Amino acid sequence: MNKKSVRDVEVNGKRVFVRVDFNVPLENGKITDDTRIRETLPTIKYLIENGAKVILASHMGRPKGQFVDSMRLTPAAERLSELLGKPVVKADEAVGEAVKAEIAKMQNGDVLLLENVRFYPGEEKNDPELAKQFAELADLFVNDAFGAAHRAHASTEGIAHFLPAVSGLLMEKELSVLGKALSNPERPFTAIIGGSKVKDKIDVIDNLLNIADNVLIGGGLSYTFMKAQGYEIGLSLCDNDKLDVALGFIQKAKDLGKNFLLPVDIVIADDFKADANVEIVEVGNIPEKWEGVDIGPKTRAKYAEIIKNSKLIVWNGPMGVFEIDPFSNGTREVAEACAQTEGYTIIGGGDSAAATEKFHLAEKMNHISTGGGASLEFMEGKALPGVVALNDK
Ligand SMILES: Nc1ncnc2c1ncn2[C@@H]1O[C@H](COP(=O)(O)OP(=O)(O)OP(=O)(O)O)[C@@H](O)[C@H]1O
Ligand SMILES: O=C(O)[C@H](O)COP(=O)(O)O
Repeated sequence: MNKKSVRDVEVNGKRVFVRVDFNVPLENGKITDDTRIRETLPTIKYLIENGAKVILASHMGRPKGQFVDSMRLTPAAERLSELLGKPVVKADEAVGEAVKAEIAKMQNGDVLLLENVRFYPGEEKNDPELAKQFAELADLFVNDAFGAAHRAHASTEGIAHFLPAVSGLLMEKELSVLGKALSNPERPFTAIIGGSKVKDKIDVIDNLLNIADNVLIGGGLSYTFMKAQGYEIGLSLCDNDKLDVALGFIQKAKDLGKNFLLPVDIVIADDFKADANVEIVEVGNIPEKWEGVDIGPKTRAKYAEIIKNSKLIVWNGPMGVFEIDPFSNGTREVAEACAQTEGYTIIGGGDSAAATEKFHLAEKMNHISTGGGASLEFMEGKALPGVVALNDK
């Protein structure tokens, strides 16, 4: 990576503003998955051990510029304190006199977590005034929030214009793993793309078609491809205004000599719930009032074989409605194949990461990205504003 990292600068005795992504799932005020917090520990511990005053900042949810009690970062501070085995002071605001007073009291190695930066309207607008207020709190900016690196916000991008700005160790790891995979992939390289809508995945399919050898399609977005080819899809999800785009991808794959695979059989249901009637049909045979909810067993076997014979696998988006058990087999078998392959497996965050957790296979993957939208934009080949703004080496 051509950006400076926290290892390239002096941190001893410095006040360091560290942007993290503690946007973790909460249920009744309890964190249900602390992965994003655990993944920032190397950076935080590095700063503590090297005598920095660690000022952490994050967003949580989408409070739209207002203070919302259920989106305060108090549970994240408590969890971080448990993981570090030391106190983490939690501020009730992210800027202002009370925060400055709290920072003035800090000793080297102390950790402070600011309040949710999205409680301030200037955050998402990337208001330079708010960015300046963040910058006034510190001597150095460290961006470790890979999950939010696709957002040009005051605490991810704006602040970098007012302070020396370097990447954290998680940011560095994500960029290095994803970057190496996409720029110099081991082959055969297989990309698996699922999820609900074609329109959300156009750019990623387009870019991966250029660089992967095999592109395997599943999930809700596959029905748009089927309809585009003239197959009956019943009530299945469909982006009707993306039929031409879908046909374009099929043609592009042919032109480039790529292996572009669509499901050959489908699990269909007569309702979107666990006790619905379920059948397996060949492509093109979905009855009028039924919908596709998962890839069928022949498709699963074919995809699994390709995955097992690949040297690099990048997976983004579930193969079916994996949250509902009878519709989860396709996603589970793809996850199992990823767990068993000798190839290097990269899970592109979001729902695919949640699926590997659900099937207790997360440990078997080589890299699970902490970014959902961010890893998608990276795989689309887009520059991430939170990275672009950091100082070059
Ligand atoms: N056949 C289908 N019909 C309806 N919904 C589906 C189908 N297949 C998958 N889904 C749903 O798609 C959702 C995931 O789609 P989405 O595009 O948001 O996923 P994603 O690519 O993992 O996104 P992110 O990584 O950004 O979270 C899941 O909730 C899943 O239930
Ligand atoms: O969960 C995520 O993908 C990141 O934390 C970014 O959140 P956002 O989509 O609300 O910007």
